[in-house]
Amino acid sequence: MKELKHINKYFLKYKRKVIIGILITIVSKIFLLFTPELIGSSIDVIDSFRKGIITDVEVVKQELLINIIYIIGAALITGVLTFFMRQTIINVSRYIEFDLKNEIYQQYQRLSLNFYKKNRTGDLMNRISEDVNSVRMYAGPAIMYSINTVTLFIIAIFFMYRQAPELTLYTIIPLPILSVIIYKLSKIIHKRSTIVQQYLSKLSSFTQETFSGIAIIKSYGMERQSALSFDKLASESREKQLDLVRINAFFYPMMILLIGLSNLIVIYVGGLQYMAGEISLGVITKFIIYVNMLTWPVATVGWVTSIVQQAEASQQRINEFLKISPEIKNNVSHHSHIKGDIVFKNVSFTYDDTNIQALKDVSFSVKGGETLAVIGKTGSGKSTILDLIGRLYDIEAGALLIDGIPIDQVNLVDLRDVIGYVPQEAFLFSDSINNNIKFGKEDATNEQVIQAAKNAQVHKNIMGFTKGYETVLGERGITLSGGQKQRVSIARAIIKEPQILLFDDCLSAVDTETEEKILNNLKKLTVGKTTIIVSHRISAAKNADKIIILDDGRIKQAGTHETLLNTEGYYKNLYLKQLSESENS
Ligand SMILES: Nc1ncnc2c1ncn2[C@@H]1O[C@H](COP(=O)(O)OP(=O)(O)OP(=O)(O)O)[C@@H](O)[C@H]1O
Repeated sequence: MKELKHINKYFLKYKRKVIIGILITIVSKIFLLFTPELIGSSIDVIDSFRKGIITDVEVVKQELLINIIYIIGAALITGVLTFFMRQTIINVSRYIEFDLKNEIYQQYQRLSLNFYKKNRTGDLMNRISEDVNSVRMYAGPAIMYSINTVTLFIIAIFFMYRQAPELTLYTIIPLPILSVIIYKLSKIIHKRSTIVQQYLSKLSSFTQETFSGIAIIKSYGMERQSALSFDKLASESREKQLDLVRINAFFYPMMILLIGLSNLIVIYVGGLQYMAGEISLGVITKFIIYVNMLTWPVATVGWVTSIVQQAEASQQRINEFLKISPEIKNNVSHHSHIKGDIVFKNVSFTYDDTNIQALKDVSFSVKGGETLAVIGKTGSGKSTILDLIGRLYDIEAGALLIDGIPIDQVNLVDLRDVIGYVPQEAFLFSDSINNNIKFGKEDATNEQVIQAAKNAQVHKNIMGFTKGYETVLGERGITLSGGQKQRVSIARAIIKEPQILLFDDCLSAVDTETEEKILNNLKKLTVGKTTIIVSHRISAAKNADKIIILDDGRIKQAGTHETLLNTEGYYKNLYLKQLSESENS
């Protein structure tokens, strides 16, 4: 129960509903227990008539009629109260589920990129769905049934003991045995349910990856292998589930057996006491009804125990994530008004998961409003520079200054707010094109969306779709071509009119003619804004105020288009190569 303490704050938040729920449960159980009392007294009336103690049949009829009315009344009240019991306690569990999901989701948003590299998506999804669901089962049904059982037990034993103390003691003899068995079994259940949860996580991770990579799987004809791997994992998961089911299956007959034993004791001991004239026939009847009424609550003890165990395991997995403190934190509370001067001073950076040193002693500076182009072979560290400016990672050595202030002393929210980033692989949400463009500026007008799309040279393409800007993309809609995706992604960045624009090789899938048009538009739009363009093409770099050439994480050359063309090296060679390619095409 240590881990589940985490959700006590939510019980406190909804304490009014919880208390009302508990009170309603108690009252409903009192009404429920009227029934055996009334049946017992009805039997006693009939028995008295049979024995000649009551001679008037009308008295018997009247007594029975009153009892029947009372039984119906008690049943109706119990029914209504049970409805409200569920409405309070189960509702609270739904609120807690909602709060917990939000808490996890917000934590997911806070955590840095490194966290996402270390944890698989399926696992992240599982914690927010499966695990939260098992915690909900604890917060709602488990608590409700526990209150139910405890109340029913206390009241029933009280009623029973008042009428036949000795018989009550005999009846409850099997209970301690039951508790020991429950304890032993629940330990095994806990172990097995943890394993089951782990397998569920593995299964969803696997399926999620398969769906994401479905195009690759199909084009390589790997469906059979993929199905076989799934089958293997699913079979293992099934075995673990069956292990759990087996132990649960053993549990229920055990309950029935012990309750049956209590019934036999009531009949045997009660029969002897009746014959000795110590108790009435009505008391035996009541006891049999009581014992059977207790069957379900006793059976739920086992069920509740396993729910609590599962919830504990799930909450433990959730807490693991909630405890992680984000690597990248906002260290300042005051606002930073960013102009856009960027200085790298002997910056080095190593990705800690791969241990690859992506940047080595890199120094350059870009003044606010200037354009810098970063050219270099694949894997030379170009994207890493952009990631560091967006503070997706913190630098390892050297200094990265924004407007002369170390980047970790700049307000993170303000920094990200002034950045418009176009990644190498455009990511669009399963939403309309309009909303995808408006992503960085929710209050943008339709005119602004259209203007951004025009500047990104994608407006005509969008108008070619039947639903225009309302065309839905992704899983529920159409798939854009690589170049169209890149251009929508550019529109998304420029509509924000950010002070710093980062373009990561985002024109690679666009033909040179369109690229030229976009670059011309960008030239006008980025006046006064710091712009960094990462590219493999000279065409994207030639107009920049500064150009740096990266090679294996180090700056090999730096200058302007003109100065670099006058220097032997990578840039000049690339220029000549690309010139001859365009002449030949
Ligand atoms: N998220 C990451 N985790 C671990 N290593 C990474 C990560 N991103 C990049 N690297 C490694 O860092 C090095 C530099 O990568 P980077 O993406 O910055 O190069 P790039 O010049 O942008 O390459 P490309 O032109 O192919 O996009 C590469 O060796 C790469 O394998």
